[in-house]
Amino acid sequence: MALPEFKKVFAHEVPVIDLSVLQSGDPAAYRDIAHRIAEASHSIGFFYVVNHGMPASRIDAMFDVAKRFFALPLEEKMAIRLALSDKYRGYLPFKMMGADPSLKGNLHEAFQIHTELPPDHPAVLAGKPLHGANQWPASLPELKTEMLAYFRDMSVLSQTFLRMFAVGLDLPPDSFTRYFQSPMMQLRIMHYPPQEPTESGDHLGTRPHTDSGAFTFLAQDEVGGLEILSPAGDWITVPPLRGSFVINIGEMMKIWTDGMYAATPHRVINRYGLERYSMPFFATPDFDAVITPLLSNPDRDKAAEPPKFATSVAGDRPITCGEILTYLYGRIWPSTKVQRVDA
Ligand SMILES: O=C(O)CCC(=O)C(=O)O
Ligand SMILES: [Fe+2]
Repeated sequence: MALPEFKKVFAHEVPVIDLSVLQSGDPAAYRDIAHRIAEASHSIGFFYVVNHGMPASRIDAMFDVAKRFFALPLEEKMAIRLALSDKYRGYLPFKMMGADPSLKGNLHEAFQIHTELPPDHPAVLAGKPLHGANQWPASLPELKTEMLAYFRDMSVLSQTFLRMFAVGLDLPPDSFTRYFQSPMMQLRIMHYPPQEPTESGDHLGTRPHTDSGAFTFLAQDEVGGLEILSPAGDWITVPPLRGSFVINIGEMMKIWTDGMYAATPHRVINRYGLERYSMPFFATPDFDAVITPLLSNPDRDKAAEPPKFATSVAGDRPITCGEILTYLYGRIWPSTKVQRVDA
């Protein structure tokens, strides 16, 4: 057996949206960008943004510290592994297995954080699931400094996009931001070794999935490996574009928009012979945000039923962000001690 098939495409199949026109402050330019974002979110669920305000040098600095983290001895990384946290934070080693034995482990290692909360924060004192402190490597203090600064800036940038996602559908600008008062944002750094074409394909860099939050900003290095399931049913590549973010819609935004925005399945296969690094930032709403359609999709019945993955969420009843997260985390990473809120 060999690695799964894919189709090579040029970047133009995934729209590139240049935000530099927003600097003019012209309301018409703003609405035009918001509508282009909405169109891309509707048709393919993925787009690139350039000139988004986060300098390429900042992203490069994050990649640099991420590489230094993954180069640490395994014992140091394992000392802060995710399985030691009941808050879904820390290091994920290669080929970590989930609850479903048909889901083979991923060929990546990762490290992830959520909002850093002190022990005397009311939500932590109240024992709210997933709220608390991150685990950090003792020997690389720069990781904490860089990641928390990037996390803060990405949280601010998320608000800009949430308003555009709303305006693009002619909804009031605060339709989504009001669910982001103390949001469950998550930042992950990832490392993928190259996969030989002759490998069985049992283990993929990241197995096919949809993202669970509202939307994701992905920074990827120059190697490539991200593939998305196109509306025509082909796996197509989303090649690196320096300084860009790849933005994609997650399950919660799909539900809010009654499927007007598509939570497109994607995977990673590092076919390119080089070590690959990536950094997704998952813009995820408040734990108690109710996820239920805010509008009615006129084409709902015409739309083809999207393929189902372990990460799919039906959205057939009002559900909170916290319920979705604890359900999915428990399903994907059962070895963690995360408590399901509806259990
Ligand atoms: O590494 C990538 O390019 C994508 C990772 C991803 O899709 C995820 O972590 O949800
Ligand atoms: Fe993803």
